[in-house]
Amino acid sequence: MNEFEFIDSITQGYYRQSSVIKGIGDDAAVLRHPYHDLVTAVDTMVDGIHFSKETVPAFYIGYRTLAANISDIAAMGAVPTSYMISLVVPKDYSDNELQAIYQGMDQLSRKYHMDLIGGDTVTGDQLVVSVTIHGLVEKDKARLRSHARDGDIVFVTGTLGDSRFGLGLLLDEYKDQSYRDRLDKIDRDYFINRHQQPTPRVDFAEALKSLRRVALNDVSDGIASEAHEIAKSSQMTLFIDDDQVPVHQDMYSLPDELIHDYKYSGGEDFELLGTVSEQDFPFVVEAARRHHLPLRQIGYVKDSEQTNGQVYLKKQGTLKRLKKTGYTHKN
Ligand SMILES: Nc1ncnc2c1ncn2[C@@H]1O[C@H](COP(=O)(O)OP(=O)(O)OP(=O)(O)O)[C@@H](O)[C@H]1O
Ligand SMILES: Cc1ncc(C[n+]2csc(CCOP(=O)(O)O)c2C)c(N)n1
Ligand SMILES: [Mg+2]
Ligand SMILES: [Mg+2]
Ligand SMILES: [Mg+2]
Repeated sequence: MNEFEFIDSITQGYYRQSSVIKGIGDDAAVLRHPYHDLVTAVDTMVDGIHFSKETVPAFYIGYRTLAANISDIAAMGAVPTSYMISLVVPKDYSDNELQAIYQGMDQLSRKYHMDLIGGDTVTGDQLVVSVTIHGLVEKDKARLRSHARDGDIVFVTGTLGDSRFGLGLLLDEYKDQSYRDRLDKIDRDYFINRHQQPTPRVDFAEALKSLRRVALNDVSDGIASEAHEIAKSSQMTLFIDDDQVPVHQDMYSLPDELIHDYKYSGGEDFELLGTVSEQDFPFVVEAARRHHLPLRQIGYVKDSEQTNGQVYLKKQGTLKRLKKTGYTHKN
């Protein structure tokens, strides 16, 4: 069983508590409160899987773990309010490094006026940082993956594959002579920053709050995966036009196959993939412009019974099924 099959296997058929508006199956759970909906999620980072000594200094282990969690809150259209941290600390890990992890989280939590309200500390073989996050959204305004409708526009913020390219630079994956000249003039720091300190798109998602309906999903595994999650939850078919999928200009220094791989399955960009009615799309474009955030239409949604749950990619004149590639834990 892979990660997604496992999650399906343990999902309850129904919820016993009427306050559960959304349980398993989105970026975060939604619980009804008297005045708001409370949104909560947990995301974990593990040494050797999500970061390593070569790729992320302690400060940014904290920063990007919290950023990944805030990103799930953004993908619900909510604002983050508080968080809890569960730590597994190896015996030889220094106090200074541990403090640095918290400083990284603190930098981001100040920006969003969030509070650290608890956690748990245990020893173990490898460093694990797990964050449980809470946020608030107006009643019935959580932006679910199941909200895509026939005729919607599919859009994405920012550029894709940046974090994966940054990871490759940090791991020195481009040692081969064939890369040397090509990668001479690229903005290495830009890509490394995108990997080490991603920006969750909270303000942009919140700026959409007056819209009645938007589907949102944040990019953690790669849009090939996230587009399928929207298609499956909404029981719709997504069509994506490869020419429209945004990548940073320096990405063109890489071979075509790597560009394709990075933009669809690179992951960890923490951009937002969404769908919205054609009528509301100009409002979304304007919200992104106000937040100085690039945003592009990359496709559209269709309700066609035989293919619902699937994603199609138009590339070089041909239409093919996009495979659900992307980062998958377990196997
Ligand atoms: N071990 C688990 N037990 C119960 N629910 C889980 C478990 N793992 C994931 N889930 C739930 O499954 C759904 C999808 O989780 P997933 O982690 O794929 O989403 P995500 O956090 O948005 O993505 P990513 O972890 O790649 O950033 C969420 O509702 C999540 O709470
Ligand atoms: C050292 C190192 N090697 C590989 C990667 C790439 N990576 C790890 S987990 C993941 C998907 C998101 O995780 P999750 O689904 O748990 O949110 C990706 C793209 C990395 N960040 N660091
Ligand atoms: Mg998510
Ligand atoms: Mg998760
Ligand atoms: Mg994942």
